[in-house]
Amino acid sequence: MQYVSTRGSAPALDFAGVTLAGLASDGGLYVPEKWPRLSPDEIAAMRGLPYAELAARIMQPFVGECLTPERLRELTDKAYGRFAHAAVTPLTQLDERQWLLELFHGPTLAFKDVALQMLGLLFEEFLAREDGSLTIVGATSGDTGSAAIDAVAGLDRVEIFMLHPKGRVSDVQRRQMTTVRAPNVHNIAIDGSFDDAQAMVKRIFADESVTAKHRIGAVNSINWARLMAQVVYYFAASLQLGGPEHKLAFSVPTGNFGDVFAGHVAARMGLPIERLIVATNTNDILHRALSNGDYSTGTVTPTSAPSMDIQVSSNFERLLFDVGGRDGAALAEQMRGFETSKAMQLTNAQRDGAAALFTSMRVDEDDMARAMRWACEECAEIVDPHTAIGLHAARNVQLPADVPVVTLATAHPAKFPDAVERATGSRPALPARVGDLFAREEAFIELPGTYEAVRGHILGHAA
Ligand SMILES: Cc1ncc(COP(=O)(O)O)c(C=O)c1O
Ligand SMILES: N[C@@H](CCOP(=O)(O)O)C(=O)O
Repeated sequence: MQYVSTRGSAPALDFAGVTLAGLASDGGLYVPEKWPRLSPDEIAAMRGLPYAELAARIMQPFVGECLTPERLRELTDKAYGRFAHAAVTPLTQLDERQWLLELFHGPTLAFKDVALQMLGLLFEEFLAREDGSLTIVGATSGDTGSAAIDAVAGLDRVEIFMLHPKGRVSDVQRRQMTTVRAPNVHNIAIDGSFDDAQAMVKRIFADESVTAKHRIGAVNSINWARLMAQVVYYFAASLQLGGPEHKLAFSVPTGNFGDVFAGHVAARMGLPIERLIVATNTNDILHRALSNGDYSTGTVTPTSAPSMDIQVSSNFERLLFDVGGRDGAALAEQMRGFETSKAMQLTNAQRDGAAALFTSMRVDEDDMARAMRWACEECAEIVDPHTAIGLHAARNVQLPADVPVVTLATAHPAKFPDAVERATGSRPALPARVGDLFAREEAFIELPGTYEAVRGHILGHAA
């Protein structure tokens, strides 16, 4: 399997290459040259497999010859062995139509663990082969940071610099990053938003004064391996609810468009999906883009679902490439225009291509709180604010009556106790597996939100 850049001019790479490269050298994102396809019989044959086995089967065509099936299976066993639920991503039924896909049973209580536990192992595997090392620079609105740090803390060949927007992540999220003591972990709080942090990360990849000294890697969903691992749970959910014979819809609380793009990949591979619902908070650039073609940023507004306080949605570029004719040169020009003006209009091909599978909804704070109360009072389920955004959309988007809707429950409610308590009156307790989070000492540095400050810090502290 070879991977090509969405902007057409970076060299094609194999799976190990894209895993270590993160972002393509032309500023684009890597996608498979063509989508592997599974027949309905092949999909049906995976029903009932343990999660780690299913994961290895779904990932194998993307990994190609970079890992033997046996080695891949060892890695998926190890990655998913750390989850607190035997099913890894269990389904919970809310009513006759609505389901939750619980993605928060990993070590840091959010869906990011599903991919990052795997990515940490892949880094180790591929770096050992070439006796290399990697300096990871990542941006987080709260969840990627802790999941990535958990996955790489203590690794000899990897060092991680994680930027989070100061004061804009929950206390639990911040502590899950800043209380990890390992010499290869550096936490940085910057003045600004997640978008500012993400823009700095992308700039580092293109900055020769940094790349001449350090091999920069990515843990954000710009890294293809992240998305590959997330495709698996769409298959897992479908196989439990009558797939591939029956279609499902998925409602996905969305920020950087990674999780829902993994659903698009599952559909491209042959999984029957009725609709992918893109549920945004009031930072609604994706809803505007999908409903009227207007992909233009505004100011990032803090909400009770802070992990989705994002305007520039990295993986949307992958969708525009895939549904818009896979024309890297044209997309490179379109993205250059966006980077300058912070606005672009989708082409008709991009709009029509996206409309075939995606529906979107913007969910405000009141509807989010209402969804939390509904889940609590009618279904005895406490859901986190991000999941509540997905759930509100799941219950309000028009779909054929016989299609079940699965909302991706992307975080454990205890990561956002204040918002949950405000909406429901109940304060969720942290599961025992996160230990004495509030007793541990924090370590992070604060930097102004300028590229120069962050670059200088990385150059001054990278091993
Ligand atoms: C809890 C939670 N839900 C949803 C999202 C949105 O996921 P994505 O960025 O893949 O769209 C994120 C992060 O972005 C998150 O941390
Ligand atoms: N919600 C994310 C934002 C970064 O998204 P990613 O999926 O591209 O890593 C976070 O929690 O950090």
